[in-house]
Amino acid sequence: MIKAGIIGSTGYAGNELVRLLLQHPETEIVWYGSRSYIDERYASVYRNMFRLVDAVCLDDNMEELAKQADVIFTATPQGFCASMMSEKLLEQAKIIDLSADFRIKDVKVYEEWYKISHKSPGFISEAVYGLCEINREDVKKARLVANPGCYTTCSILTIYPLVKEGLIDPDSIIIDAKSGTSGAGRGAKVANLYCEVNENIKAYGVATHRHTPEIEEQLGYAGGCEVKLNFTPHLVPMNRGILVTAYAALRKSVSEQEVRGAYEKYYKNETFIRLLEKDVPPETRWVEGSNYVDINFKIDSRTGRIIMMGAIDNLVKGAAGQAVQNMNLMFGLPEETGLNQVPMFP
Ligand SMILES: NC(=O)C1=CN([C@@H]2O[C@H](COP(=O)(O)OP(=O)(O)OC[C@H]3O[C@@H](n4cnc5c(N)ncnc54)[C@H](OP(=O)(O)O)[C@@H]3O)[C@@H](O)[C@H]2O)C=CC1
Ligand SMILES: CC(=O)N[C@@H](CCC(=O)OP(=O)(O)O)C(=O)O
Repeated sequence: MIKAGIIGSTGYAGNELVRLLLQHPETEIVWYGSRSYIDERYASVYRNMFRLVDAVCLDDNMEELAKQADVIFTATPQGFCASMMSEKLLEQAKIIDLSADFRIKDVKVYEEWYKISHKSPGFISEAVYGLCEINREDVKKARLVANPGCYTTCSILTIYPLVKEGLIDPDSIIIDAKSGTSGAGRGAKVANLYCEVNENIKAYGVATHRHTPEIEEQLGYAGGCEVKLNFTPHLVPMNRGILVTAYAALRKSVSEQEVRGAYEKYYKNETFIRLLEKDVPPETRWVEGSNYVDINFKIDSRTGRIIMMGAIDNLVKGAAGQAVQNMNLMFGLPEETGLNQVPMFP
């Protein structure tokens, strides 16, 4: 059995990790890390875990945890994992960080967008960007995985094949993304109160959202060029889900079959990517609770643009599910192990 510890297990992403790891046949959770609930029963923080988890919450002592665990998930705020990172930790346990600390290769870009100084820049080059469908072989060899962000996972996977195949002009990409409020975490913030979110949709982080450079960097690798794009996230009144609608100028006139062929080239053997049938737009409800990414596209020959659409569950493929997928790869397990949750509805 793989011994897993979760720092930040009392957050939304951490709780989703608990839910998935409890259903994983090869994993045992040995550490429920917390900052505010130390010594309290985990099941009293999350009552869905009543009778399923007997453990009490422990602190965020990663050094102690590394002696007991084979893998540590850090589902903690930006800056925490970087502030703890050391060679000794990585010699003792593999680390999968759900924050952005090791996602962006240029530390100056990280510091500029996140407004914090990076506490262990020396480990950035070693970290593998854990978008499994694209970086699978590198993830298998990694000690430190930077689990991608929720908007970024959905945006990159939706757009990647068309950039890779040179079908669209990368500098013309506009991403309109929408997220449920669990994407903002469990911490109390006025912007996330019921009256602020209910019966409302709003854009935020316009032209400044920190997922912009992460998407640009990864699509830049795909296209072999520097990419500058517009990314606008919106908060919508639902618990889970991310919907991406992305627009780009086509480099030439293309047929439905050519575009479908580009997606199939990269995704036809991917368990978790479902390219939908023609004219069926992705919906967050059909992926909820699962690790699936639903994708489709529409060519607009009138404007010479293509509209690419993707949907994920932010807490599963956008966070905990992808983290478990990365763990499976790092430990040589079949990638789908413990991730066969069927989407729930209604
Ligand atoms: N929510 C989402 O959809 C996604 C989140 N992520 C990333 O995952 C990480 C966690 O996000 P999320 O679960 O939403 O956040 P939450 O605010 O819900 O949870 C944060 C967790 O971190 C713990 N924590 C807070 N501050 C500290 C600290 N200074 N030191 C140690 N532990 C601390 C909290 O402990 P306690 O509650 O006990 O105080 C809690 O367990 C973030 O980096 C986020 O960006 C990535 C993709 C999607
Ligand atoms: C709705 C909402 O607030 N979402 C979060 C994204 C959370 C996430 O996945 O991003 P990181 O892991 O990169 O922090 C936000 O916009 O900041």
